[in-house]
This record gives sequence, C-alpha cells and structure tokens, in this order.
Amino acid sequence: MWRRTTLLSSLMPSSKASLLHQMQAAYGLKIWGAFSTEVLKPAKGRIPPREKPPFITFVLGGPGSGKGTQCAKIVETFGFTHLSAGDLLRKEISSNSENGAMILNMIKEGKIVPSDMTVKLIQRAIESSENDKFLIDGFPRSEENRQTYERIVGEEPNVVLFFDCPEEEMVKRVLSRNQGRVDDNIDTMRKRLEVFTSLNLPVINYYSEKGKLYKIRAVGTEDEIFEQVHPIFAAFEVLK
Ligand SMILES: Nc1ncnc2c1ncn2[C@@H]1O[C@H](COP(=O)(O)OP(=O)(O)O)[C@@H](O)[C@H]1O
Ligand SMILES: O=c1ccn([C@@H]2O[C@H](COP(=O)(O)OP(=O)(O)O)[C@@H](O)[C@H]2O)c(=O)[nH]1
Ligand SMILES: [Mg+2]
Repeated sequence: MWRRTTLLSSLMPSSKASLLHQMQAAYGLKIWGAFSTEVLKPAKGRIPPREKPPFITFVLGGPGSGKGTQCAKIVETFGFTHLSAGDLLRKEISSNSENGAMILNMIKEGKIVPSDMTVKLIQRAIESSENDKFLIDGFPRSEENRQTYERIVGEEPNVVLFFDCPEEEMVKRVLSRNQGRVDDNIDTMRKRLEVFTSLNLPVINYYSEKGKLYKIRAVGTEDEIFEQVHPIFAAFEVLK
C-alpha cells in the first residue's frame, strides 16, 4: 500500500489496491526490460517504492496540550518526519485549493474536516518522503477519521502518544500561542474542547484498549515532558 504509484489505489479496498500495485510493478518491469538492459534505477527525482510500511506514530492530545512542541523534539532526537494534520490543512487553505474555503470555515468553527481529505493529504506527504518514520500530529480526531485512515492506507499505527493536559492549562497555552491562528480564541477553543471530549477521546480509548497507547502527563516544562517521551522511542530504536 505504500508504493508511490497512484492515488487511484486510495479509493480501493486494500486487497484490490495491493493487486493493482503488483500488476503495475510487474508491467513496469516488463516494459523497462523490453527497452533497456541497464540495471533498474528509479527515474530522476522519483522516490523508489518502500520495501516495508513506514513506522507510524499518531500524536494525540487536546488543543494546546503540546503535541507540536514535543514532535519537534522527537524529530531532533530520533529523526522522524513531522506531519501535522492541522498544518497540512492550513497549507491547503493558503494554496488556494478548491477546498480551501470550506477547510478554513471548519477550522474557525473547531470542526473536523471530512476524513478523506485529511487522509489523502497525509498519505501524499508520506508517499513523497524518503523517510521511514513519521509523526502524524493531531490525527485521527474521531473514530471516523481513524476508520477512514485504516481503510485508505490499509495499515495501523505502530505507536500512539497521548499528551494528557488539564483544560485550564490548554486554554492558557492556546490563548498565548501567538501564531496568528484563526482558531486560537476563546470561542473556538471552547468548541474544540467539546470536540476533543466527544470525538477525540473515543479514539484515545480505542488505542488504549489495543495496548498501543502511551499516556504522557503533559504538565511541567517542555524538557520535563520530553523526559517521559524519550524512553518510548529509545526502546523502539533498540528493537529495530
Ligand atoms: N510544557 C509547556 N509549558 C508551557 N507552554 C508550553 C509547553 N509546551 C508547549 N507550550 C506552548 O503552548 C502552546 C501550544 O503548544 P503546541 O505544541 O502548539 O500544542 P498543540 O500542538 O498540542 O496544540 C505553544 O505556544 C507552545 O509554545
Ligand atoms: O485531522 C485533523 C486535524 C486538524 N483538523 C482541523 O484543524 C484544526 C487545528 O488542528 P491542529 O492539530 O493544528 O491544532 P492543535 O491541536 O495543534 O492546536 C482542528 O481544530 C480541526 O478544525 C481537522 O479537521 N482534522
Ligand atoms: Mg499543534
């Protein structure tokens, strides 16, 4: 499923998509074989297909819980690629895509953007990177998000982090974030906290039941919080 060949595959069940990929790989090789005796090399600028699925970490937590801040530290220490679902959506808005106005409206209202849009942005970002480990920050935000990701991508995350932070602290941080975001105001923040409780928490519970969840107490200094995060990834590095 992680071969970077076509977006068509994202519309199919994973078994069919995998068959399509196998056929593409087979025919691609045949055509190449007919015209060249050179050793197969990826075309210039093209990223070769992955041999195995990338290592995926979902990073969850309420607005202002410190997901982005801790992701930057994980990137620096462990070499992950950071994909913030919110940043990918904000890029869609600023690139004047046809869905930009709708996405902006949903973000202003603190609502969750339709799952297939977010999943495709994430999938495209993963497929256009050569890295084999990713932090998907701020996604999935609902059970429907999660199921759509599993259906389109055909994989589950390896690890799920949950930054658990008291509401008053999250409100304080968001209101002083100062990044010019349309949703960093008290009205939208109230709506986002409601969405967090009603839609995000069930996803967190789902991964907890599956034994994939690492809960981090997200209060204290950034370094104190990272002290809880570090051993999780250090253990996976050892296992590799
Ligand atoms: N441990 C912390 N203590 C105080 N402020 C923090 C801490 N971690 C992050 N912040 C600040 O809080 C705000 C929200 O953090 P951010 O990483 O953007 O959270 P999220 O991505 O979960 O919304 C930012 O301004 C950030 O600098
Ligand atoms: O998978 C996602 C991620 C984000 N959003 C929207 O983008 C906003 C900002 O998300 P981001 O993760 O940037 O916010 P953070 O939690 O970091 O403050 C959310 O409130 C949603 O409206 C969404 O719809 N789906
Ligand atoms: Mg963030």
